[in-house]
Amino acid sequence: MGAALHERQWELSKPTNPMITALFSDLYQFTMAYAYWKANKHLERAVFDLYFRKNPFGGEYTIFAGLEECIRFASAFHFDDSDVTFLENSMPSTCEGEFFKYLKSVDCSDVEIYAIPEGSVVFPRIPLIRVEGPLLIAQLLETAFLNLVNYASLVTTNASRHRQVAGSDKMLLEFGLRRAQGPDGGISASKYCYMGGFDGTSNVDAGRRFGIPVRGTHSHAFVSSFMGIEDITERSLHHIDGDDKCYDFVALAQDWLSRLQATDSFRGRFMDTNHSELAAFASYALSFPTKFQALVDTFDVLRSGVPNFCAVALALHELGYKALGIRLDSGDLAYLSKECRKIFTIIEKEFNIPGFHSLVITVSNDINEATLEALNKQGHEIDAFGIGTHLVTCSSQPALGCVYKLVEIKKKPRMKLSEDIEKVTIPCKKEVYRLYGIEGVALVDIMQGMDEPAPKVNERILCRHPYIESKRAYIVPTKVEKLYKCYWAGNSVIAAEPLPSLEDVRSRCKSQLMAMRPDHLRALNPTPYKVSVSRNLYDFIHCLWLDEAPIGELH
Ligand SMILES: Nc1ncnc2c1ncn2[C@@H]1O[C@H](COP(=O)(O)OP(=O)(O)OP(=O)(O)O)[C@@H](O)[C@H]1O
Ligand SMILES: O=P(O)(O)OC[C@H]1O[C@H](OP(=O)(O)OP(=O)(O)O)[C@H](O)[C@@H]1O
Ligand SMILES: O=C(O)c1cccnc1
Ligand SMILES: [Mg+2]
Repeated sequence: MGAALHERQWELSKPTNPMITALFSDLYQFTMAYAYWKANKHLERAVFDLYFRKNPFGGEYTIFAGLEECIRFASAFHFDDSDVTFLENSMPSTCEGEFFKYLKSVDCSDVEIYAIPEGSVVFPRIPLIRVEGPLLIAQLLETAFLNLVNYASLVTTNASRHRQVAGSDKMLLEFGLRRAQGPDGGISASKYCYMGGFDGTSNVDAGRRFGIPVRGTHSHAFVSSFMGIEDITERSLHHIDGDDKCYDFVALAQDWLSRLQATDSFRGRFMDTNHSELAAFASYALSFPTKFQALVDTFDVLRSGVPNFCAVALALHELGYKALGIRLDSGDLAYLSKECRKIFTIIEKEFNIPGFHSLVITVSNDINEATLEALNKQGHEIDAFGIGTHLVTCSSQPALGCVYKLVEIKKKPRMKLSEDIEKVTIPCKKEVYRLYGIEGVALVDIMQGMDEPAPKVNERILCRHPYIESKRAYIVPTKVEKLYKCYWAGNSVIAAEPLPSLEDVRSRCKSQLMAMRPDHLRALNPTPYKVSVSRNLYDFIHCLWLDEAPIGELH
């Protein structure tokens, strides 16, 4: 097999994380590989399905992510000398040397990978990826594929759920790098939260790697590092129009603070502001006069942070600049955001500064889906949310549980039985169609054997629950969408789909969610989407089931 294949694609498309090599796997994949080889089964054509059994977060939908990394992994898949030496030393000494020589020739040139496009809304039991290839190789892809899809799909779904609750007009920023589960957790979270609908990340490396907009404010340390106004050594700032005159910016800010303190509307509320905080804000504004955004909760949001911020923002305004806004990182975020907005609005009127009322209010502090929901109920004036811990660690459900199951070998369907009906696999190499109803909304995903004709528009078709006999429905689809595309064709003549850009996948995710019926997406008691099999596949599954399951004997 293909040395040429490596040369062609090796440099082009390695996985993002260099740790993802052919050894990124469980030992049992290699022991099985050896046993397949010993039994001379290693080249038998096999089909594996990758799917999950239950939607995460108590929801009724999932966003499929991680496909691009799987394809990169497949394209780079090979064992170098040191990989093989390590395996040889890790496996029983009875293993024949010929096997390890053989491993050096193994790659994905005889593999084909079909998948639902990344960023699609997907449902339980529907295979997201179908891998076809020599048994030994298709088996060896399992662990890495599951690793690459599980967290990616989980966190993309989590991000999309946060987006659904926050609403499309809010800015969502991912702040999770410091709390993420290790370096890969951090980088992956940034990529997939963007895919799932976040607008930006604080993670600079993710910005460089993936072109995600990087955003941020400053921390409490910056405020605490100032002891007083005397800490500012360079106090001058030019007008934005660049006239020659230099202004004492700190004096301007102090002057504005006095004016705010004397304003009737604030009735002496701003008399006890913290001077070191004013120094920190003035200093930050001197560094970033066009991007001034201040964290206002180091001492007291309403008595110190906000008046100090407003004084600095007004001083900037006097010199022709426009401040961006504030960040709140503690307290009652709904209440504080409303109070801050009131203050901005009063200042706009009092000092005739158009636009001051709409300064951006960003909040952070342990936010999760439930907090967003609660804030919505209470009413708030928040424009942007910075979300870290709960978003990236997926604290409400830490794993998706995708599995990778053999469904066909040498063209013979295979099935894994289980006491638990949900764990019975759906045999056969399958095609999957999404059927749409009269309002153009997706109604059902249907799996069927490859030899069955595709469902047709305006033709009635029976959709059956894969296991429960009584659950079935006729559908006359207004649109039939074939879900799989070939993303890796190896050396076959099939033309593989090019991998879309992150922006394209993100747009796909957004448009797919917009096209779903809202009751499938809602947070509370969402309606399950129907996942079905064709009449033929249903009959086949149940025949095979009876064939394979031993009949019990009662004594
Ligand atoms: N209006 C609100 N409704 C519901 N939850 C809120 C609201 N405002 C803030 N929260 C959440 O409440 C929690 C408050 O956290 P916590 O009790 O640690 O207080 P804190 O504001 O961080 O105070 P401290 O500065 O003392 O640590 C956070 O998870 C925050 O996201
Ligand atoms: O709360 P999360 O959803 O995880 O969002 C990220 C948190 O990280 C920062 O806090 P940290 O205390 O680390 O630093 P800070 O001084 O900037 O607040 C930030 O202020 C947020 O509170
Ligand atoms: O830029 C911010 O405000 C930020 C970045 C990371 C974590 N918390 C906040
Ligand atoms: Mg914080």
